[in-house]
Amino acid sequence: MTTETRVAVTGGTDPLRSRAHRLTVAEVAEELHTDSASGLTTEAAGRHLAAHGPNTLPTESDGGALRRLLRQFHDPLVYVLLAAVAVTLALGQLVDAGVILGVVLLNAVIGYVQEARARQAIDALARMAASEATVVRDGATRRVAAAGLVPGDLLVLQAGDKVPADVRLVRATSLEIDESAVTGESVPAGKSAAALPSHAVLADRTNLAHSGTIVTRGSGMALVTGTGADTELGLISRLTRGAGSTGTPLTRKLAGFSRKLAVVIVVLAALTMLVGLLRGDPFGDTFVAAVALAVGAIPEGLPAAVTIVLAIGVTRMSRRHTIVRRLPAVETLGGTTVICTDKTGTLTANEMTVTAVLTAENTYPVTGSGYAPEGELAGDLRRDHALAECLLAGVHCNEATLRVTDDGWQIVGDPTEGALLVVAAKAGLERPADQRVDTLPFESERQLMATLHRDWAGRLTGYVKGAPERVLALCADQLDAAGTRVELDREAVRAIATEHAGRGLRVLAFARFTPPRGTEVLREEDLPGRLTFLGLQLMHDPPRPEAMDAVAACRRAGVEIKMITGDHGATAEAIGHAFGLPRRTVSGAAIATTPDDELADTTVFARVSPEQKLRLVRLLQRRGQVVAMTGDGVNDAPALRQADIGIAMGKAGTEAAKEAADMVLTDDNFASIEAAVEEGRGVFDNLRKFLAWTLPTNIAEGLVILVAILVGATLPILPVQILWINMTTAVFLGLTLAFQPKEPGIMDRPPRSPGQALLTGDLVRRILLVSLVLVSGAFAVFQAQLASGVPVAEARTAAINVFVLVEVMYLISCRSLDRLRARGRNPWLLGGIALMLGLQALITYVPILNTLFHTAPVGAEAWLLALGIGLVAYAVVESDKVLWRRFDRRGQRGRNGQTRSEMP
Ligand SMILES: Nc1ncnc2c1ncn2[C@@H]1O[C@H](COP(=O)(O)OP(=O)(O)OP(=O)(O)O)[C@@H](O)[C@H]1O
Repeated sequence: MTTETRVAVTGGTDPLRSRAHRLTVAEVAEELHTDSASGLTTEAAGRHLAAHGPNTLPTESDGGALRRLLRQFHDPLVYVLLAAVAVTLALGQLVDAGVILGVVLLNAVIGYVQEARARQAIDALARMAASEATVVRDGATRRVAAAGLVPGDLLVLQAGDKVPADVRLVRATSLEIDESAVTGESVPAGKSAAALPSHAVLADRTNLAHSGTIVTRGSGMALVTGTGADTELGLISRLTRGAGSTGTPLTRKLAGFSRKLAVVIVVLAALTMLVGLLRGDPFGDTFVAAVALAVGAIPEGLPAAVTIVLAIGVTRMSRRHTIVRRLPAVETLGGTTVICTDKTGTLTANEMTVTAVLTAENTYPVTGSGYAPEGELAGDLRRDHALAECLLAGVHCNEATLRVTDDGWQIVGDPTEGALLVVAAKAGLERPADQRVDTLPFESERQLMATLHRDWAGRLTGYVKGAPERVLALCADQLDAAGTRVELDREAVRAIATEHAGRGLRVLAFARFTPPRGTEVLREEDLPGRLTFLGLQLMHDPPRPEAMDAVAACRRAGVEIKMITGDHGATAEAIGHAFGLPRRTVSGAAIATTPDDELADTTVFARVSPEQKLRLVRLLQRRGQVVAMTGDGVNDAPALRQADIGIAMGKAGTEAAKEAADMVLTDDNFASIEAAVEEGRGVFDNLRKFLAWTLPTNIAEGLVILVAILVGATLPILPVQILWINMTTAVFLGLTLAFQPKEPGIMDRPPRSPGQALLTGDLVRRILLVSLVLVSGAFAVFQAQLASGVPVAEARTAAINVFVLVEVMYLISCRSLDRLRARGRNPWLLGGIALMLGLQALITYVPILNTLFHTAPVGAEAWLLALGIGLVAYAVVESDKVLWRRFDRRGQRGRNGQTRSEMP
């Protein structure tokens, strides 16, 4: 390897990256040992990769494993526990000190492992969402992972790409780059390949492009000069991707809640201690009681558990073709009230087939479907010049290629253009070997594409294809079957186009023109009035059947669907109708003049520009909607960012759109959005279940201690025992709720209202009820045992068993918060219960554990008592479900049929 290359790129005081602007392309290529036409060889790229490392930014340092482990101790509760260790040590209670310390350590290890697992799940997703780049290697164009780029690579840049490394441009065609990520300049900068004077500052180096910036227009080729940390972006910041962070508004809110609660509880604990001391209780006992109160009542594991539930949800979604880039999206998804979706490729299959060609005088149906050129066009190219020219225009004005592979016929490129190649092949037309002089590429905003060709005799012809309204407006006349230019009845053609669009077909118009001699460059402004109309081609794009089901499911779930498309209003409305969407359509310019109220009720938006998408998102949000919006183009980024859930297309989407999105669909299919909403609802449900299950334990533990001290009774449970309960049950029982399958009617109920808290009034009531059962049950059993003459240790063991068995029974009930019979199997839950009961048997009967936790073997009747109280808790909760439902029904009638939860 090539120490010299390494020195050339990164060595010295002046890295190539910061000199490249004043060198010529040839000089840069020479320094990089590469070729500005054919790129690196695969072999050289491999060597460079070994030398320079992957093209990734160092992730935000989290200090390595030891730091993360130590961080587990940085918690007010742990401080309380450590203080307890010190005091118990000072009092000579070595065993207790050891057990508390052991529990603190164990807690840290569990916290560490849980955090690591959640992080792994999220990192894995970040890797799946990793971007790709197009490079030339060994002289051929190919897609590679952006992380595999090396200095010397020849990069292909196109509108919508994120520039994946620092580069020196080799060629630029109308290239514009949004450099705000690096220079802060919000207006995209024009780029060229020419060398510049050495004093040009970063923002003026128009022949360079920087990692992290976004190509907004045009195209270009460039040589990579710096990768990974050796880029401007690497220098400026140690930015990490949003997906890398595990915090969400919810976890942060819960962490804040836990902290505040901890303060309140510590104060309460200090007060209880004071009461005990004033009463003359020994210091050691009161201190231990105060610690027990603090330890029991603080829901320390809450934020971690919530992160885990979210991470599990995210993993489930990835199995259903959705990559979540930002964790908070999972919380928001379940509350989505409107989905604004693309049409082509998302609702429809984007498998275009031309079904007919229409010329001035004739209509030619085409048979066959798919991309195989098998089928017939019922016409003779020699008899109808307009037909021949119309097909020729479709072949010339085209960037796609048709090829046959082992899997049959396939197109590379835009399916709309692929269909034009297929129909030409069916008619027996071959692509002539004319030279293409210039191209006006297709852009959604422009709605047309034009190409300029020179034939063997040096004659120039231009071809145009695009949306009929756009093309017709530029035409002066039309071609007839004999090849003569005749008068064009624009209105008549427009009416025909609209009629076919109304049947759900995509209609493209074709035209040609003869530019002045010597023309080398195509300009949009030269087209008006110059074109001769050739004909229309009609295309069919079948709706995706699974998307049809998904749209229906969303609408049943009270989620409104709006179709937003660049296509013709009539086509969009017809397809929308096939999906069951009401025929309320606005198109193009009319969107600007339609009042907000009407716009909010519209279901189909046609000929939409990206700015209009942004306006629509804002409008809906102002009306309190939670908006999910799809997008694929570079200009969709603002709307995607503004939406509550921005969804980018993984296949057809640009890097710019993916970068701005919260979620990426790996199959571009609407059905995956519906699946994600469903999963999001499931995650939210499971979070509520977890909270409902976990909080009563904390409340009851706190209350048991508080009451015991205030009335001067013996403590029914000790601090180490509380630690035992909290540690084991949270992991073996509580977390299994994260695996609870979604409830059957999950998509039959309306979305949760955007402002709804996790803890609703109903849930608070349930939590208090269970706490009450726990406190009174534990006290009752403890006192009853004492009264029957057993030693305190045995009575306490019975009280611990009450806690554990109530939690087990309540867990069974929490599989559903409102159904008597939860559906769907959760083997984790059953396994967790079995394990927990096993552990409980160990702590009750194993002598060494008895010594450590101050427990003692209990008889069968103590177990029966505990089980009885567990059953009482179960019965109370199940009755609460029934009552809840009754009230709910009455409430619904009161609210005029606004449905909430549908019951079995
Ligand atoms: N490759 C193309 N060349 C020329 N015109 C095209 C091409 N593709 C589409 N058009 C025209 O431009 C219009 C807008 O296309 P655009 O790609 O923006 O939206 P779309 O694919 O129809 O819909 P969606 O926004 O739902 O994905 C189309 O209705 C068609 O008339």
